[in-house]
Amino acid sequence: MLGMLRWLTAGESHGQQLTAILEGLPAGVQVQTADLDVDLARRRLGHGRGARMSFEQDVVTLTGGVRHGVTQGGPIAVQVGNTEWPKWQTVMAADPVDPEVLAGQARNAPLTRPRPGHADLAGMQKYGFDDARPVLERASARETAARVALGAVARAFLRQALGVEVVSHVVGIGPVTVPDGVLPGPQDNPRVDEDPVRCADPATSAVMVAEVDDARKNGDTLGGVVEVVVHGLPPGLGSHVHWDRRLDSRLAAALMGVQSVKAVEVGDGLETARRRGSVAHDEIVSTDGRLRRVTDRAGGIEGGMTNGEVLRVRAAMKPISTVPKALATVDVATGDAAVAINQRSDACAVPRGSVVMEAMVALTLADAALEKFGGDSVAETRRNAQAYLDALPYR
Ligand SMILES: Cc1cc2nc3c(=O)[nH]c(=O)nc-3n(C[C@H](O)[C@H](O)[C@H](O)COP(=O)(O)O)c2cc1C
Ligand SMILES: C=C(O[C@@H]1CC(C(=O)O)=C[C@@H](OP(=O)(O)O)[C@H]1O)C(=O)O
Repeated sequence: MLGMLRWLTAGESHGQQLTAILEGLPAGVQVQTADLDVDLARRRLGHGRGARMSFEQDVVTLTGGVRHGVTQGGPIAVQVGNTEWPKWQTVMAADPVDPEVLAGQARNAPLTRPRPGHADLAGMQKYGFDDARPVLERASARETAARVALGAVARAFLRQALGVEVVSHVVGIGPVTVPDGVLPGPQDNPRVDEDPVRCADPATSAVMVAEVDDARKNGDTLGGVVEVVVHGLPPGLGSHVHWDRRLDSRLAAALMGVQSVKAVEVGDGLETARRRGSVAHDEIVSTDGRLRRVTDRAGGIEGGMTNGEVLRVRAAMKPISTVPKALATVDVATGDAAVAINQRSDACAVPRGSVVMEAMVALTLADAALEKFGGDSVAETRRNAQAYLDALPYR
């Protein structure tokens, strides 16, 4: 794996807990359980969320790498307990269970009507299961709780090492989109969190809420687009010299790695392809001896590197595939036409998804920052970054 930071998650949606490890973070980062709780709580918000989001608690325990609220330089280990576990401990037990006991469990009934759009059918074929349960357990976006926990640690590092702030907002739900130019500032996450769909524009938010209500009333689901906005980045993270060192390529992979993401845009993205060059780029001016861009159409990345402007990346989520107005499928146990599995589910997960995207961006940027500045303590990273900025030509 390229880069300085490594992160891994394990665990199933209805298993005992999720486990996450972040390796490569310097010592001296101030972070505590409460910081992880903040982001995990944000991930549970949003109009359109499913029932599980309102009653489940994310029980977070930092089990490695942090002492008295400060990282120690070793791998950071986090557990996120599933409060659903007591209901599932037989069906999801790690060790063998008496078949008679298992047979009495309604929850253990094989799921044989795969949902179009979910991982069910391809996963059953690939791993040789005659039940979608083991596939959906790991495909489930429950796993994103583990990434958000690690993202909170990466966010603390970015803030303390570089003064960087990662925020996000929802820019589209179904066909409803925010007007151009809506951009949250570095301290705007709490304000955006208060909006029912994490939209930074109140007028658009109301239309989005109505759209979610209408979809739900009609047994349907929705996707949408989120934008992650990063303030305070220095120029020069990532590189133009090789494809896998490009920051845009790394951010795209990180965001595409989130369940349901089908497209990623950097800056004005697809819109840029429709423009002429004279109005597609960000002209450079010198004011008071400092260089800056007049616009930020590029979203803060040129040549695979940060250019010192505000970073903007967008991720498009497809509509939830557990559609109440159930879609046509085949019961793989009988070969007969059927309707797809339809259990409780989110109607629209886009507001929650935006918090997950923040975590993926924070982890990717923390990795790129460590690659550029190094440091075994956050103080060393900070010194290195400051020395680089002090010596920066064409500032
Ligand atoms: C935060 C979040 C919450 C989600 N909630 C649900 C859900 O409740 N029900 C569902 O069927 N899919 C949900 N999904 C989407 C599925 O996880 C996704 O459709 C599935 O993993 C297959 O997507 P893929 O084709 O992109 O891998 C959610 C996704 C995210 C990011
Ligand atoms: C549990 C979470 O999201 C889940 C993601 C998900 C899916 O298919 O991706 C399906 C649902 O799971 P369940 O059927 O158990 O309610 C969501 O609730 C979570 O985000 O914490």
